[in-house]
Amino acid sequence: MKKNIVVAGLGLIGGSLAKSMMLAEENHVIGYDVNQDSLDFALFNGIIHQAANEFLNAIQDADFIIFATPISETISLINELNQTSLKKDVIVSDVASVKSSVINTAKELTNERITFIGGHPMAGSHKKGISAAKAHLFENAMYVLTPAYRSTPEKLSALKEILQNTKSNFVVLNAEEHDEMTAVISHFPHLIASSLVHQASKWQNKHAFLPNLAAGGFRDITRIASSNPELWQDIFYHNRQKVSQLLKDWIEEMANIKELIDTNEKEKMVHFLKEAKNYRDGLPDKSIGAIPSFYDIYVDIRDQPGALASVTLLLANKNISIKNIEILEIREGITGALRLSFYSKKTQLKSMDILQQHGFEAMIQA
Ligand SMILES: NC(=O)c1ccc[n+]([C@@H]2O[C@H](COP(=O)([O-])OP(=O)(O)OC[C@H]3O[C@@H](n4cnc5c(N)ncnc54)[C@H](O)[C@@H]3O)[C@@H](O)[C@H]2O)c1
Ligand SMILES: O=C(O)C(=O)C[C@]1(C(=O)O)C=C[C@@H](O)C=C1
Repeated sequence: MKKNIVVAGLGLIGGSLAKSMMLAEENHVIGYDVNQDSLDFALFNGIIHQAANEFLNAIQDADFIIFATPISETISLINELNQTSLKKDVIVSDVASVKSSVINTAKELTNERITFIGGHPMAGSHKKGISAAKAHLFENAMYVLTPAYRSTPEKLSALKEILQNTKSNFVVLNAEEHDEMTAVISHFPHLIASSLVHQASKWQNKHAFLPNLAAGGFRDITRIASSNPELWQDIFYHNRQKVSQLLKDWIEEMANIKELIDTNEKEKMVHFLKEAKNYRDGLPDKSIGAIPSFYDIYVDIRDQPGALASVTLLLANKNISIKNIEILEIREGITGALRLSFYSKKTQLKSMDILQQHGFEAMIQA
């Protein structure tokens, strides 16, 4: 039997989910968005089966509804669910980056046809909109689920089943613990990234040449400052208590670091940096590190046509799958480095060997 799935909000996240759900034949994916261009794009590119302009009509026959709209819009749409007489029992979920405000709204639902299980795929991008959507965006990412209203183990399994082609790892958390952890690991870092960019921009008044010195470090740490400002304003608003507390702790921590700098306490500074490095690098067994890391190699490449293709072709010829490729712009226009991630130590070492044999400078970072 076909499953009718309505995705409300066909942007980066909704479009990516729709694409992954289109991979299963039993799914019939209906897209709803206030932006007609996004609906047209999705329909034209086969990201959905059907487009809808009117929310309450779209959900009449739904088995599943997934809200992939900005958080405040998701809350308004959940409230609308009480104003319709649905034909079927329906499992409703969302993807909002903050869970408490969404879950508290869902707990107020009175429509007995609805089961609400919150969701948050922990992957994304600084890009927005349907054109940036990718079916594999959530592959290997954590996907948090927060049961809230009339949930049962069977309903939870049914939701996981329609999301299975995301190839993500599901974890059930309550909204409070989710919001505290994402404040630390996602929301607050975003604030710092934007703040670093502001600092650089102010200093540019004194040193017009400054942006030309922005090399790998500044670019790495500030990439997320290029994200969608409206989306992030909404995230900070809905998680304001947790983010504000972290900001308070951070200011205190910065005062301590200032003292370390001012007093030149060498040992304490090395200790501070070492502890951060150890945490970042993860535990000795990388698979259970604090921040999961994979089996990476770094390859120097000339910035010239075909450089990337020749690396991937060499590995493809030996049947080696690359988990991820990232181009690190170390020296723009001259040389760059590729970070290739593999699934195992064995393929990591084999790939390094193959590339070195073909004259590439390839290395594993200690
Ligand atoms: N961007 C990320 O990295 C990321 C990651 C995980 C979760 N999220 C969450 O995903 C949600 C969407 O974020 P995104 O990055 O896909 O944003 P996006 O801007 O790419 O997409 C949002 C879409 O929602 C549509 N929309 C807005 N209001 C609507 C309404 N009332 N009804 C129907 N459609 C409406 C917009 O037209 C747009 O197509 C947010 O709740 C965000 O917290 C984002
Ligand atoms: O990769 C990025 O650009 C992201 O910011 C994605 C990211 C994050 O990792 O913090 C941001 C917000 C989401 O709710 C989930 C993931």
